[in-house]
Amino acid sequence: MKDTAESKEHQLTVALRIRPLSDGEQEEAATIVAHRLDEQMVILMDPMEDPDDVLRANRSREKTYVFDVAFDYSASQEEVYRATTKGLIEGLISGYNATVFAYGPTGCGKTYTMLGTDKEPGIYVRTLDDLFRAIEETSDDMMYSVSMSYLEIYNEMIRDLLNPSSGFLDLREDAKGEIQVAGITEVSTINAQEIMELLMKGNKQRTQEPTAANQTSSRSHAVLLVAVKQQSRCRDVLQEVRFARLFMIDLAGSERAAQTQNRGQRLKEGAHINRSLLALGNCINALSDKNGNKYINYRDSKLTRLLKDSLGGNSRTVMIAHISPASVAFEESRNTLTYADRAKSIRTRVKKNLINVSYHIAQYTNIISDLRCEIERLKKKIADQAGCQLTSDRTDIRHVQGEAPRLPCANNLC
Ligand SMILES: Nc1ncnc2c1ncn2[C@@H]1O[C@H](COP(=O)(O)OP(=O)(O)OP(=O)(O)O)[C@@H](O)[C@H]1O
Repeated sequence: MKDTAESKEHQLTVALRIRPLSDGEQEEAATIVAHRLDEQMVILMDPMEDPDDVLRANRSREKTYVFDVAFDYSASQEEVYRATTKGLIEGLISGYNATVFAYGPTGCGKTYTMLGTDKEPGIYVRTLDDLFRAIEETSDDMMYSVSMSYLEIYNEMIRDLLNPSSGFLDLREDAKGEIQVAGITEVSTINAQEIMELLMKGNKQRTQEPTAANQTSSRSHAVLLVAVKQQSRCRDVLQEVRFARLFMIDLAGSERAAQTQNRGQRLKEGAHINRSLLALGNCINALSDKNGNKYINYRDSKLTRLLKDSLGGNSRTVMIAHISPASVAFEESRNTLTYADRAKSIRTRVKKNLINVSYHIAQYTNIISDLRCEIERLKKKIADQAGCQLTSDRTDIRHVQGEAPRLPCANNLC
């Protein structure tokens, strides 16, 4: 087996989404201080007006930030998906790893963007729908296997959301240096509806509690991992196999204990969430260091270990930062914008994950038996299609009968 792909540099894509003013913020008579100026620019205005404050007198009250793309309350789920994630799918089925993660303070719309609602589904569903459509479109020439895992990192412990009774899981590095979650459930299906049901079920297992800032606050980082393996249906002496992993991550809120009035268990969770997010922040700082000589400590938290490739390795990565537009959330918004702004300069090195498998004579018996199955599958498909057309349209019958059956390929083995 031989690794054949070359790598190229890819810049982290950073998107910013400003959610609508919430009912709570309206009741507090909050004003809007974060505005989208155009497709890429947002402005944040300091709501504090104190002419006697000499320290503030010379400070500009507003700051603009530029991102790859910016959305406000008017952006639909489809628009956000198209501008951030849709473009990763083609790469994914060609063997490029990808990551999309939602970042921001509690209650600012991360789960809304990633999971969404039944009526307004988010990035998870839209991505899986398009991935399966792309697979369907090329399935005459390519064979795919897709598996999905769903986990949460809660208080620095990893739980399998598809099988929560399996206890806490460990991270291991495989021979290629990729981080794997030992013992995680992998569901193999290319049925989007089935996956959605699993996701919804898994999401009910996610640790959620009301905090003062969000009634259904996610207390954990949730990670949906989709692994795609692809190879040509034409079996040859030299066979190319492509692998790619897509991480879709809904981070827990980057909150301050004082703001969410957390006590006891919630306060402990906050410390763990902040440990992961602090580690993530440190990695982002080190990775975005202009001189590139800062040490990057991925080992500081489970989240950063899992995201090692997504941040500093082989992955096309998109960060979607979320803020509230409200004056009462000014400090949190400013911190998030600074964080996201820094992430813009991160570069990863992406390369196609391919291996060339050379077949030996002994393996030809297997290939021949695979080919026989494939011929049976195609014969059945042709027969099914002919059956359908016979019943649906009599004028088409002659055309279907006269058409030569399409062979899988012109290769000398087929
Ligand atoms: N763009 C949006 N349009 C309409 N409603 C939104 C939008 N973003 C968020 N909301 C609503 O705001 C509330 C909080 O959003 P959400 O639960 O997604 O926040 P979160 O960032 O995931 O919070 P936490 O970190 O606490 O889990 C929800 O009721 C959600 O429906």
